[in-house]
Amino acid sequence: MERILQIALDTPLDRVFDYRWSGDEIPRLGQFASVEFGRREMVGLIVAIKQDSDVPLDKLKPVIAVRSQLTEVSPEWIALCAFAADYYQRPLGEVALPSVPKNIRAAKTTALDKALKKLSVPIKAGEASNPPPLNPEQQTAVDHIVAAQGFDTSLLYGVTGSGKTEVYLQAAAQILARAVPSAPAPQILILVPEINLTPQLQGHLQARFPDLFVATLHSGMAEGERTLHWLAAHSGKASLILGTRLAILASLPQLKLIIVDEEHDPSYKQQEGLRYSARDLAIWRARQLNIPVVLGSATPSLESWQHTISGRYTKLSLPNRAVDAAVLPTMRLIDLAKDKPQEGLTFSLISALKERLEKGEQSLLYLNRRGYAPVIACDACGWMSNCTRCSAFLVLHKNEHKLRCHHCSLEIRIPKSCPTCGNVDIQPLGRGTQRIEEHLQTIFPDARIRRIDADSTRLKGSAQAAFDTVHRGEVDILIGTQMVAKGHDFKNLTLVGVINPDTALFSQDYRAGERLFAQLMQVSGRAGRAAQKEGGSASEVLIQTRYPQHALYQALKKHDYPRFAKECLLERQQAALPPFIYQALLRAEAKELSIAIAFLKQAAELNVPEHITMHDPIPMTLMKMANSERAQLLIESHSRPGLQAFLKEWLHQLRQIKPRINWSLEVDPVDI
Ligand SMILES: Nc1ncnc2c1ncn2[C@@H]1O[C@H](COP(=O)(O)OP(=O)(O)OP(=O)(O)O)[C@@H](O)[C@H]1O
Ligand SMILES: [Zn+2]
Repeated sequence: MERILQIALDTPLDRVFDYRWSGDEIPRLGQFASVEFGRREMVGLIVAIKQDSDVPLDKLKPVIAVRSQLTEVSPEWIALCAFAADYYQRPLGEVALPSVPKNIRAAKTTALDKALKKLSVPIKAGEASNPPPLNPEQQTAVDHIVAAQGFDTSLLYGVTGSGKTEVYLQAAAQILARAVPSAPAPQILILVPEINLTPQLQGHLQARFPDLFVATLHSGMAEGERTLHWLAAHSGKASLILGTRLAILASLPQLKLIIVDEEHDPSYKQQEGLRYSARDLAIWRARQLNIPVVLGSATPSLESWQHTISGRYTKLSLPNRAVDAAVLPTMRLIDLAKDKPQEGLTFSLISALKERLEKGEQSLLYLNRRGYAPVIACDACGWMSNCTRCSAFLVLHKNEHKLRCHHCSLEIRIPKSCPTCGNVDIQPLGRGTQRIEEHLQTIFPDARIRRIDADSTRLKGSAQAAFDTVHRGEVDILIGTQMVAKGHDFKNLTLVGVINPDTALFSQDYRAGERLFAQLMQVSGRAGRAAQKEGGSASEVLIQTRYPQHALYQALKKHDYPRFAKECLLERQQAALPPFIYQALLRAEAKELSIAIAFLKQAAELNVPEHITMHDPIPMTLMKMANSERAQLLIESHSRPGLQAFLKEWLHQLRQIKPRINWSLEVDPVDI
């Protein structure tokens, strides 16, 4: 008998498509099938099986083939994709299909069949490493997590180096131990904010659970590998799944626990296409499956912190460092007005570096700006190296002899003289990591200095290799951007210097302060993770600032996240900002700003109910990018369901206008 298969396809059209099926065996919901769409063959996901269709049967095309070698995805997984599609206002097909590896969606199945064959290779077991005994706070945290009956969200608020990882490992071990021979083994998903944090944790997991398949999922993997690991998760063969934000959309039929490490990290929010928050989806997924979810951080997001105050999340605190006798570093604010920097480095910082070098200890200099200098300028006429395509400067990359735009990747050679007045004396202004590196090498010619940033780690595997040299003690001074700030457990590091954090204090984005505080706490936390050696120096963090009295630095100095959070939340409440209200952002880009603004105005004048606040359209902070001019419209509501209902209706109207302009909507935006 003929059936109608309803199939979700990766297209911008907000609907699913009917196809005919007349084979003997009826396909199952959640299987993948190839069909003809327009003139090409596409692979889609079967989301419903029906007897009839609204479209006349003779107009329907037949399904080409069903991927029967692959078990179907679960109805829960489809429901997760459907929720994400609905919440972030995208078509289901644009959520579900891109979240499975290309090889599964490819017209040819050779790569898929090869990966399936590889999957059946048995795992070689080894000797498991012994877990350390937990301290009482860690024990309480583990006990709480494993005692959860069903859905439970806990916030593991642990200072840097407090041993959050050990809590994850031991909670995981207890949940994995619930496996019974007759049933499929439990699965645990662990999310980390950055690709370069996966190898360290992967190592810990594999050492602790040598006979289990640890799957990793992140965007830096080759297609074949990604297919294999996705299939390991999907088939239940992998018990532990470690990944970056995209892993939240993996098919995990036996999921029993979700862990989101560094839950406050902005990189959990996808910034293009489906603009989802992996942390928020993790909580939704845990509720759907009725399982516990753990959010870990030393500087939780204000959203999560507020939920511990309101009682929705349980706060589990680790107030001390885990290693005996390791203490949080002393924070020193170096007043740039008193200690005038030479080439960006104050006397205090140079002396502290010198002391570490003499004692054979490691130091870390943090500067969240790569390149040699953020701009070059002409003294005579005031010319500056603007990008011709963006409202941004071209950054000087001296080693590569290039000026480069960090937004559109435009590259030009460094001009020999000023392009406007011909003056040969053009100078770099400000400094990036390369310039600090160059200067440091002149001060400490014998020191082993290593820079780790996006430029120095372009080649696959090079970031890992660089971190390994630090762990092996082959580096005296490490210089880096936020890449080096998070999560790494450097054992011999006793000094962190923060070069130029002030700019973020005056950003237009109300989240800038929260982000800066988190970054500085994170990077400071790299110091003093082991006990002070005899004759060794006490661990310190030196922050070079023009505003040592600023409340943010004062709270930082005392490692006082709760105080900082309290003040921020009070401000947010008074100013009616998240987490006390809900936001969405409509963005538009066009050849000219006025066109983008006109479109947003038109959108703002559509039927808007009273409970929705529409702000005026404004140019984006980075107004021009890659020759497009961009504007944004902020939408607010006191009710999340109210905002959701409005957006649905509003987008429907907006699509009817058929705007000839690129636009996108972001729900719960993090960058404003
Ligand atoms: N119970 C314990 N006994 C002894 N050492 C421990 C214990 N728990 C953790 N450690 C050690 O403490 C160090 C810090 O732990 P870990 O890296 O998990 O901290 P963290 O809380 O994740 O820190 P961060 O937020 O800075 O990444 C590690 O070297 C770890 O091996
Ligand atoms: Zn540019």
